Amino acid sequence: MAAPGKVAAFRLPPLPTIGEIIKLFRLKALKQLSQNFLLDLRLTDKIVKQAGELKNAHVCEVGPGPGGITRSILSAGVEQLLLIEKDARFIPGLQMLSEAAPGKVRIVHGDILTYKMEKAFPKHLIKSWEDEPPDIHIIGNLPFSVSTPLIIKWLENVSKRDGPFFYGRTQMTLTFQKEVGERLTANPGSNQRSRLSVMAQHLCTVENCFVIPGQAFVPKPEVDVAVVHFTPLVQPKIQQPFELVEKVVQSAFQFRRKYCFRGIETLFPENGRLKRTEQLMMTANVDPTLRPFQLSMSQFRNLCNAYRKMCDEDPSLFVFNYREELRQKKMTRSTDQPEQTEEENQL
Ligand SMILES: C[S@@+](CC[C@H](N)C(=O)[O-])C[C@H]1O[C@@H](n2cnc3c(N)ncnc32)[C@H](O)[C@@H]1O
Repeated sequence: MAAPGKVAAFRLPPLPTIGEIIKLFRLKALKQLSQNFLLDLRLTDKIVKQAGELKNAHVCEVGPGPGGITRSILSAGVEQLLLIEKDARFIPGLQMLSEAAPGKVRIVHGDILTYKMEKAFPKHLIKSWEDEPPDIHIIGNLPFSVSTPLIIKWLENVSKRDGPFFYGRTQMTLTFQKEVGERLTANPGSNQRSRLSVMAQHLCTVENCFVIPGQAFVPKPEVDVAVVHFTPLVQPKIQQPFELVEKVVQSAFQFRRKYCFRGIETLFPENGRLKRTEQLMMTANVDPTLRPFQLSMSQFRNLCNAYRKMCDEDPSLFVFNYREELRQKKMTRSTDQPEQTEEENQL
């Protein structure tokens, strides 16, 4: 569990409230960009505490908006704060905060999905992977349409030790739709267990810290919000390339309610599919009648290791794409078939 840090290690000079900043700079939340703001500084303090000890840390806040979480991060006594905000309307308000904490804040008007995190922090902060996490934290309350693709991208970065993880096992405290938070932390057998649970938990310690009710935001979103903390593991639970693990896990969950072999089958071309699926399940020692959400992490590890062995023996296997096979079959079927008569069409 992340050791909750202290806040209020640095006192900002008196500033307009976040509500006043919103009025002053006319920062109307844009519904089409899913903007929902946190104005209650006790709540933003609570989010920031989940990141752990931030005194003298280097922090990157993604999507600061009007700056509620930003204030709590500055109050925690950080050394440097990098803000990455896509919407230009927020920049003047963030500049006002930056002036209140001289020399501490760097503002980037940019998109976190394309921003190069390898250059975001000073090189002297780099820690070896096996060491304690570096004194670098990522914190953010982003729109859900951004936070979910972003965590998938960052999990791939964890696996490759690049992006924000070029500096070591950088910790992240991020918000998600409550249901996504539940999936990220779901255990085997749980209804919420999904592809996201396996991908996140094989690479990180994932902690669902607390839920913020929708009504705490302005304007109020349709859903509640989960605050989730990630610490990359020294040793991933599945030691195979990200793309391979993703392919096996995605295939397994393809038919969520069916026996897991139904999804696993889709790893193989039609010719020899059954035989190869049986071979994989036997080598991995996994009961083919388990449902995908019942599979443990070690069963996923065995499946990935056995699939890797088969791919090493037949390199054409990894590039096989089940959907492409289906598409091709559909196309051949439609070109092979004689044109239907009107009467047949009506049947
Ligand atoms: C849900 S609002 C939250 C604002 C603020 N963090 C808060 O809690 O009140 C999301 C913020 O992320 C910004 N944002 C959205 N997509 C982004 C992206 N791809 N890169 C950087 N910022 C983004 C929005 O402009 C907005 O300021």
